[in-house]
Amino acid sequence: MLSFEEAQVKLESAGQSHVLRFWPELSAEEKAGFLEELSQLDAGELEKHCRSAAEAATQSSGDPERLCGRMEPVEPEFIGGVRRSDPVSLKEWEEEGFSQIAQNKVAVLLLAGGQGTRLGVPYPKGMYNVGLPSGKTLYQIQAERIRKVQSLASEKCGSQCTVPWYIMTSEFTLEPTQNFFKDNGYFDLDPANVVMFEQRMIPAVSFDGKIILEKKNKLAMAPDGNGGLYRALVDNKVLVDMERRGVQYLHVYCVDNILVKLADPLFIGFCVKKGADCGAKVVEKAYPSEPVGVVCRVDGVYQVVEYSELEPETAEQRHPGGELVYNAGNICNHFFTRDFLWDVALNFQEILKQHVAIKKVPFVDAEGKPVKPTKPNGIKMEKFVFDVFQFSKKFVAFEVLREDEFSPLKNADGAAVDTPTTVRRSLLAQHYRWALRAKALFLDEHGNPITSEYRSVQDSDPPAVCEISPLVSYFGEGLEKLLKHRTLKSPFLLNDNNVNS
Ligand SMILES: CC(=O)N[C@H]1[C@@H](OP(=O)(O)OP(=O)(O)OC[C@H]2O[C@@H](n3ccc(=O)[nH]c3=O)[C@H](O)[C@@H]2O)O[C@H](CO)[C@@H](O)[C@@H]1O
Repeated sequence: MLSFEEAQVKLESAGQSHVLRFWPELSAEEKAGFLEELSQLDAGELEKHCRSAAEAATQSSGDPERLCGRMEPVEPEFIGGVRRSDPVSLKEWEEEGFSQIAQNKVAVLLLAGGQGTRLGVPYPKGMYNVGLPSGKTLYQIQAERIRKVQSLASEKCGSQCTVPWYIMTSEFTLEPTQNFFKDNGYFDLDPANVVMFEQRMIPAVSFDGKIILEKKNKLAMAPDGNGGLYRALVDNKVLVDMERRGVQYLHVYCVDNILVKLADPLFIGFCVKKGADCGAKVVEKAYPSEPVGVVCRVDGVYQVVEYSELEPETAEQRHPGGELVYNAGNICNHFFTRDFLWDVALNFQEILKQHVAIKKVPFVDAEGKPVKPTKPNGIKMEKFVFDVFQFSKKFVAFEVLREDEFSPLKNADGAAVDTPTTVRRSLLAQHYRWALRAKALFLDEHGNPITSEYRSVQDSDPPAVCEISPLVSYFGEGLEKLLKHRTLKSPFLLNDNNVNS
């Protein structure tokens, strides 16, 4: 740990000596904690970070105009997908995916370092209970899908297999996530196959390039964005761990999509068969201002342009037939080969673009009193996980159906979209459709058969409540033998322990 004098020199060389202005007022314990925090900062990096944050903030407003002239949509024939591809290919890709999983070559990696500010809960989003009949949290649903895909691959290919679960957390989410997993017995996964690691934190900076003090003895720190993944993979020797386990392919996904298909055999198989080193799942965008990035080309190179950086005029462009020109919505489900990740980690992660977010950052005023700003006062710099696509030698995109694979939890109830209510509805609607497809019959609350046609929409509940455990069915498979011609009374919960009842 640094001494006070060393910290002074370090901060001075980075032009940041103001952060020690309350030093004489701190207790011995506070001083020690603060020095510990300051010890982790590199003077050279700090100086560069603060300078480039201030510079980027002044330039950011001009950026989108320049970007839109360089953007082109992805050609439809470039995208594979569940609607676009023929059934024989789909089957072949799925089998390939299962075979890779059965050979222990596939792992999943959860991006869970975000603060979930929009949802507004004081704990990691994965711990959120969206109000399903089972009371399952997002983490539990994901864990059970991993268990199920492992058992499906094992059954199909006749060998026991493991899909390791890497979880990237941050200072905000590591401890509560660890405790939650321990308290829940790792949801019956082997703890040796659940690997949590932490991404870096970087300071928020004022418009004149000065680190913001959140408390007298604490810098305002934030995670370095989900693109901090590539540095964290090296810092925490995750790629070495993948190598040790023989994992060659990684499915990276974000925490909040209740419909996420972990280690999706179809997507994995598609990417492997196409010889891709990098891939992204997309859905058709729902409306121009939907907060999803778009997969497109910029200067001829495949990339994602994030919703926050896309000009409204560009987002609203339509083809003569009415469909959006930039229609390939990024659902934050990515495929990478381990070799590609090594390449990025060793050669490109330091040059990944820094995206600027202008935010309200709580700070202490000249007297040391905490202030919650009412207007933006600070700059947070973030790297984005998809910014590595440009380094890919073979990038592919795969389109999936929104109603089957994308329903994210972003906002608290009361907002129009992406709330606990909408995600719960998406999951229950999917399970209801699966049960109907398996030829189950439902009774309404008065005991009358439900006969009306059902079209799932996010703004109404399905006619009956039906929840199917991921341990019973991963993607609607295997239900006919359990549900055909059975009469089910709402609410109906199909668990792994009541399948025969
Ligand atoms: C940069 C990025 O990927 N943006 C995508 C993200 O947007 P969106 O803005 O919704 O991204 P979030 O802030 O929810 O972050 C996505 C994921 O990254 C994690 N996270 C975030 C910040 C961080 O420092 N560390 C970290 O691990 C979050 O915990 C979350 O699991 O999801 C949308 C789909 O829902 C996509 O259309 C966006 O293109």
